[in-house]
Amino acid sequence: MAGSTLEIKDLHVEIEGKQILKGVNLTINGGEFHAVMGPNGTGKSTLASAIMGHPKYEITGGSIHLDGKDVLEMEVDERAQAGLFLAMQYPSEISGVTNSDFLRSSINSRREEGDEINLMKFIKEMDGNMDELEMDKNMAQRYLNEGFSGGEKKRNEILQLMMLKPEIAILDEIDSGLDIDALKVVSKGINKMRDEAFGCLIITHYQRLLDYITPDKVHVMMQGRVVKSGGPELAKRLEEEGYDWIKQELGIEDETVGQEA
Ligand SMILES: Nc1ncnc2c1ncn2[C@@H]1O[C@H](COP(=O)(O)OP(=O)(O)OP(=O)(O)O)[C@@H](O)[C@H]1O
Repeated sequence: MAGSTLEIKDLHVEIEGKQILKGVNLTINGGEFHAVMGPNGTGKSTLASAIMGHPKYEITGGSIHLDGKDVLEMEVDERAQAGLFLAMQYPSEISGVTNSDFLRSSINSRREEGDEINLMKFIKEMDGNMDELEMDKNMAQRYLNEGFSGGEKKRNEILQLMMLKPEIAILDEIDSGLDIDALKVVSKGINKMRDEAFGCLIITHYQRLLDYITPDKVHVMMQGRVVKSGGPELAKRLEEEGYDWIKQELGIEDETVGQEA
């Protein structure tokens, strides 16, 4: 099955009157893994939140299309139903809703009435994925992320990814707070998703993650724009040399979004 295409064109985003994204261009096709790197505060998480429709982020220009459909016209839940998924940098806790119920209702929200996932099939699939992610089965019955450690929350985000099978996923610093073994387990889960029908945008600060998940393309964000794109070798160079060479190459003095280019 051919995958979906997420097309971001000249995206401008403001938060509380401050211009954060200043013209982001990025296209992710099904089957492709893209990594976005960049110094702190350059707008990477803002890009993720804007794609998913966080109300705080005001789109002041540009467009986002999923298979030609205008994502900016969709409500947040419609974006998820259309096949977009965000693993948040800081996953939220929801008291009173078990992990298992949350997953099942999320899956069913993408299905037609009468075509809900069979309970036994759901449990079997969840158990299998939890085994894969080396998660304690008790976590299925705990309230969503409540009291989960940082690493457990990240595994749980990947459990959601594996269960929901979105068309396009954005993983925001999925590697932060993971110990070395957990990093391998989480990467294995993400790699298992590799398929022509699945596209992925991985926001990360570290080449380390990209040793396990080889990206097709690597992009650097500075000052609210994608300023450089390349292959996996770009991430390796950033790890070795930092960002100064890009700033010099492009004549950028301050990489954050607070300064004009
Ligand atoms: N909800 C918000 N309210 C006010 N300012 C915000 C908000 N969200 C983001 N910003 C500001 O927007 C800028 C970009 O933040 P963003 O989190 O997108 O950067 P980032 O590249 O993901 O950084 P990091 O690598 O540190 O996670 C920062 O200056 C940040 O303070």
